[in-house]
Order: sequence, then structure tokens, then C-alpha cells
Amino acid sequence: KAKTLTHGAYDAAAASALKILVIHTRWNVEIVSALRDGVLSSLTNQYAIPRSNIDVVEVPGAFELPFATKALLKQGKYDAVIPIGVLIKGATVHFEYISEAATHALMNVGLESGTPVIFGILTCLTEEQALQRAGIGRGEEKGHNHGIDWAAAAVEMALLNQG
Ligand SMILES: O=c1[nH]c(NC[C@H](O)[C@H](O)[C@H](O)CO)c([N+](=O)[O-])c(=O)[nH]1
Repeated sequence: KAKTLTHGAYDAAAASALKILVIHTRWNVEIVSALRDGVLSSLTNQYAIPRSNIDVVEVPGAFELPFATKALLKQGKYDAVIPIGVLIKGATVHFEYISEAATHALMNVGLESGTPVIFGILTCLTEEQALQRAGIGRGEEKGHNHGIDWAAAAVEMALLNQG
């Protein structure tokens, strides 16, 4: 049984056979790209999931993530989905509405579909906060790429869902 820092013992062979869908937005693209790369490098390096087992799809913004997740899950070939988006309050006129709506909708798509949907939307008050949570902070402190944690959650929930 393999072990990682992010969760306990798990079946490494089953993990490396998982099919993962990553959906990311085009808003705040520098931050979203770093998060996507964190997810991909964690899935392929930490969990040895072949890059060919991972589909990556783009959507305009966070508001589109639930619809795209639901639509693509209908293909029925994924063990988990990681939607990625970034909402920055300072730069988003309807920050609360989009983040509230997208959060609840993503939760519901996961519950209704029976496929784990990870919450990969950063809702930050400032751009620096978002940069830090993508591991690309502009100051001395680069921060921690939350994409790594989202990949770990996707693997753990996909294996849990397989029973
Ligand atoms: O992903 C984001 N979408 C944003 N808006 C677009 C929205 O998600 C939809 O794509 C758009 O409203 C079209 O439906 C943002 N802002 O408004 O600032 C944002 O910060 N992040």
C-alpha cells in the first residue's frame, strides 16, 4: 500500500488506472494555468496516472464549469472531475454571485452524477492571494499550489467511489 503526504494508504495500482477529467477556465489564465499544471504533475508523477488517462477541457469562465462538468460526465468515462477556476473579488463585479452559484452547482453535479467532483475554484480577495494559492506568489513567499491537493482529493474520492 502506497502512502502520500496528502492522504493515507491507498491502492497505487487502482489509482494509476483512474480516468480523470480536468476542466479549466480562461479567466485569470496565468493562475489557472499554474493550478492546471499542479493538478497534472501531481496526477502523473505522484499517482502515476498516464497523461493519456487525463482529459483537459477549457471553458470561458467559472460560471460555465458546472454545465461543462455535467455535460462531459454524460460520456460516463471518468472516475473523477477537477473543475478549475479563479474568482478575484477585487476584479469581479459579481464575485459573490458567481462563486456562490458555481460552488453549489458543482456540489450538486457531483452528488447527482455519482462521480466525485472536486472543488477547484479559488475565490480570493486579491490577486496576490490567488497567486499564492497557485504557488506563484510574486514576493519571497511563493505559496502552495492547491492543484496538488485537488489531484489528491480526486484520487482519494475516485477510489472511495469504486468501493
Ligand atoms: O472565471 C471567472 N469568470 C468571471 N466571469 C465570467 C463568468 O464566469 C462567465 O464566463 C460569463 O458570465 C459568461 O457566462 C470572472 N469575472 O467576472 O471577473 C472571474 O473573475 N473569473
